[in-house]
Amino acid sequence: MIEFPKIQLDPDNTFASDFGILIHDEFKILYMDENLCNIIGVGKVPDKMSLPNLLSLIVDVNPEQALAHHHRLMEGSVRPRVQTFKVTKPSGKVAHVLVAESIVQWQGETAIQLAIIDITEKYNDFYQLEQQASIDSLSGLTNRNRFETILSNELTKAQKIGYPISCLYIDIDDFKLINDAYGHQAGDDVIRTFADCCKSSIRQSDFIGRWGGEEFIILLPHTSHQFALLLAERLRRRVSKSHIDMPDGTINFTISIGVNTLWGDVISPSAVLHQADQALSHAKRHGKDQVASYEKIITAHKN
Ligand SMILES: Nc1nc2c(ncn2[C@@H]2O[C@H](COP(=O)(O)OP(=O)(O)OP(=O)(O)O)[C@@H](O)[C@H]2O)c(=O)[nH]1
Repeated sequence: MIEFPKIQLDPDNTFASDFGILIHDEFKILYMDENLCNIIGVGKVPDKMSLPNLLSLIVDVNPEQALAHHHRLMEGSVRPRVQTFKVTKPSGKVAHVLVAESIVQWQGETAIQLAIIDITEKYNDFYQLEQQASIDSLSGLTNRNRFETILSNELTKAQKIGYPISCLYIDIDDFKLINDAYGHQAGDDVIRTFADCCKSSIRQSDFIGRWGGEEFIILLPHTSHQFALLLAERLRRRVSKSHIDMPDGTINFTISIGVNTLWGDVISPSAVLHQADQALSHAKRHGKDQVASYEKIITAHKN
């Protein structure tokens, strides 16, 4: 026997009475109701004469494509769409809305009706959840899961457009000794202090991720190898000057960094990391607290 679900009205359903209606033909607005005016932050329903063309309000939309869709929808050759939009109200506040198209008869003519639902609260809840799921709770940096996606997307962009992108593979030196000497809590403080040094050393367009225990990756789009080496050296110095005060002394710590740069090369994210990791291992083998360049190691190896 097939079992059917029980369906109840959702007591948390904020959508039921709170949607607005807009009717347009070729994006000429024919009607809008009061609910819609509230959602989009327009005080009262404007009179017909002062209604703008809907297309003039939508940024980032190709008018020809929008009109072509309108015509296909009227002919019945495409299905009505449901889309989300970000609306900046006249007050500057932002709302997120869900817009569902349908074909209606309006005063004897065929037109398109848009049912518009304010989903700002749900959108913000979702965005917050997504943010929380991407952040490493100890360091406040991007976690490995999210960083893998960023790495793959950024490499694809750099390869497609053809600009340099550099990768810093960083490892805190002798971290086990710090844990053993001062305790795990102090080790955690070292990670937080290191994360703060990173955050204050990079540009807004760069990315930092915690890759594993005491391993971190910094991704620098639009950055040549030489500049990446300078940045890595500046970070290394900043970290070596930082310290954590403990009741029984001060913790100083250092980092080693492997640097690798791609410029038009098509290689996988794991190969990029492997190359940066090879440079990092070189830095570790040669005394730690230093920056090593993958390019220099390869060149030296060839000669
Ligand atoms: N406090 C703390 N320790 C961690 C965390 N994650 C990993 N560790 C510890 O980090 C230590 C890493 O030790 P190793 O891999 O031997 O590396 P290392 O001591 O830094 O040695 P080198 O890499 O050769 O400089 C291990 O003892 C892990 O238990 C963390 O979140 N907090």
